[in-house]
Amino acid sequence: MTEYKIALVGFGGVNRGFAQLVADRNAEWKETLGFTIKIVGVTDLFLGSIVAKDGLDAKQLVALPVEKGAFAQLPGGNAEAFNETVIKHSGADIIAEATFTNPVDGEPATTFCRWALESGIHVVTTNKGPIALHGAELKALARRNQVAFEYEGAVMSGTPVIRLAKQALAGANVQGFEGILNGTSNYVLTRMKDGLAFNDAVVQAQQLGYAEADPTADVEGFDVRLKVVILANELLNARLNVSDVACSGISNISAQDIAQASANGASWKLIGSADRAADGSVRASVEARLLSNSHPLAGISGATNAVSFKTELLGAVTVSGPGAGRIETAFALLSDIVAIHTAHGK
Ligand SMILES: NC(=O)C1=CN([C@@H]2O[C@H](COP(=O)(O)OP(=O)(O)OC[C@H]3O[C@@H](n4cnc5c(N)ncnc54)[C@H](O)[C@@H]3O)[C@@H](O)[C@H]2O)C=CC1
Ligand SMILES: N[C@@H](CC=O)C(=O)O
Repeated sequence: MTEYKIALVGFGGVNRGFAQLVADRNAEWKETLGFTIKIVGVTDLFLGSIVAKDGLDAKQLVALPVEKGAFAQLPGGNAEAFNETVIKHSGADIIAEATFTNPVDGEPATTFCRWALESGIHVVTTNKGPIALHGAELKALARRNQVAFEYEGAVMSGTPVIRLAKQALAGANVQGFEGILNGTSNYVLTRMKDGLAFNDAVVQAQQLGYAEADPTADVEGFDVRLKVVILANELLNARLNVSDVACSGISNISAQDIAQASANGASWKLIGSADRAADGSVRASVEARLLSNSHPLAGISGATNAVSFKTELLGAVTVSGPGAGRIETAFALLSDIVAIHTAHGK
């Protein structure tokens, strides 16, 4: 029986959700997945850090109060976040990186991924920054060190999109995609349709664990732009940079715009898309679009996301499911570990 030793980097909503899954389901995974998980270290800028090579009690981790330096309350814990020590020296086989997404330079998460990969440690992450901004370098580093770099949760949370399109649609010739790729903005637009004010809807999305540390990234389209870059580079072999993607968000859509759209049988949606042109180049954009209610994406509501792949052999293939959420995104980390177990497991 394989036991993976995992260190959690960042202990906010997603990695706490992952610890919850470990607490509740480790015994079940032994039967259904053929492995168990031992958490050997956790580090978080706000909470501090802890290493225990014999394993930490996942239930105790989940119950830890969200207080500055809280890890110091546990035996062997520290109020300071010793990120490098936890990543390199906790004895982990896998690092679960879920610190905040930095849409400008992907740091410090990219450095955390580098430290792990260079040390021969697999990385699973839900962080969009390192992949959108440094994906090619990190994938090459993983290959050189014969370890995995997996990031299914970076697009559409736990809903399988990246592996589905890369593996199950291989050969179908994906020519482009369009989708609702941000849970927060779709939740906000949906709640505004119900009559809630924009700012109140954003606060709700934060309370539900959907929003970025700075929700400007959600409502101004920056988060979708990272996801569009990730999908276009993965599926269309594009070499897009963030600056190649025209981007606008939903903050200028008023309650009146939404009411008027409803009266006309239409809905506002934040759409990320990319298409391969006849000359092979790839064009991508992020913008709010007014969709007729007969459009397949118009009925996608709340934090649900959907993406429609344009393929040569099958026509449109559409995937829909949770686009955000703590447990939903924690599941993506599990699916990455399953992928590692399949490829590298004993
Ligand atoms: N919440 C969601 O629905 C989804 C989140 N993601 C991504 O997953 C990642 C984690 O998301 P959440 O857990 O919701 O965020 P969060 O804001 O709840 O947690 C992030 C944690 O990282 C810690 N952190 C920040 N900088 C750090 C540093 N330098 N060193 C150590 N710890 C640091 C913070 O103290 C915080 O506890 C983000 O990159 C987010 O974009 C991706 C898909 C969905
Ligand atoms: N803030 C993001 C989280 C997932 O990437 C969203 O709302 O979609």
